Amino acid sequence: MRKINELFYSLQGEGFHTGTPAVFIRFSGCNLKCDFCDTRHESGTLMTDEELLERVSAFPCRMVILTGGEPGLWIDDDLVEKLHALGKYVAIETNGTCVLPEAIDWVTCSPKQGGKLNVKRIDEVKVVYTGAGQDVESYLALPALHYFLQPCSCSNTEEVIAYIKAHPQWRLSLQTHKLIHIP
Ligand SMILES: C[S@@+](CC[C@H](N)C(=O)[O-])C[C@H]1O[C@@H](n2cnc3c(N)ncnc32)[C@H](O)[C@@H]1O
Ligand SMILES: Nc1nc2[nH]cc(C(=O)O)c2c(=O)[nH]1
Ligand code: SF4
Ligand SMILES: [Mg+2]
Repeated sequence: MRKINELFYSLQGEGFHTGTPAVFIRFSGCNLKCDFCDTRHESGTLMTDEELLERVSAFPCRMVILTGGEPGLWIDDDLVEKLHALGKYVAIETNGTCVLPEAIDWVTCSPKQGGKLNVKRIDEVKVVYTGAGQDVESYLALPALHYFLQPCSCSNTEEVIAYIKAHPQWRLSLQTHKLIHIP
């Protein structure tokens, strides 16, 4: 059984795959407590993989996004294999502190201050920019294909744009779902 906070169909709002239709599986609970966290993820229902796959199969898209809370606390090779058997493309939103199943198709790592990284492969780094003084340059040393900075709760977008213009290795990730009021 795995503890699920919510499961919904929407568009990936953030990062490289922005705009792509996806089923979001939000797992309950996290091993970090970021003061800026925008998600109430603690509550949840225990589900069998059978129930989970049935819920996922109800939607026509290929992409499934594992998120939370911290999905790394709940997932394993078996779940990824089962999603692949349904023909799904498996992406994850993770804080990077957990060792992940290697077969995941796309790893979005959003490293957090004080969270020791244990991920072996990263496709995109997506850092929440909380303000001047935050050390984000060190995250450019992580081996990844893309490096995004994301404003905190859409509140400091101008500041992030100015930072990126001065440090053009970064790209802007907006939480577009919040701007267009979809889940
Ligand atoms: C809620 S987290 C769940 C996945 C995982 N725990 C993590 O932090 O990557 C999903 C994404 O939202 C980002 N996020 C959380 N709170 C945010 C906020 N207030 N503004 C912008 N992004 C935020 C996280 O950094 C992460 O990239
Ligand atoms: N539309 C939409 N896109 C997202 N991308 C990552 C999200 C998350 O909470 O992990 C998220 C979310 O909550 N909604
Ligand atoms: S690691 Fe992710 S889910 Fe956990 S508290 Fe931080 S932003 Fe929220
Ligand atoms: Mg979210």
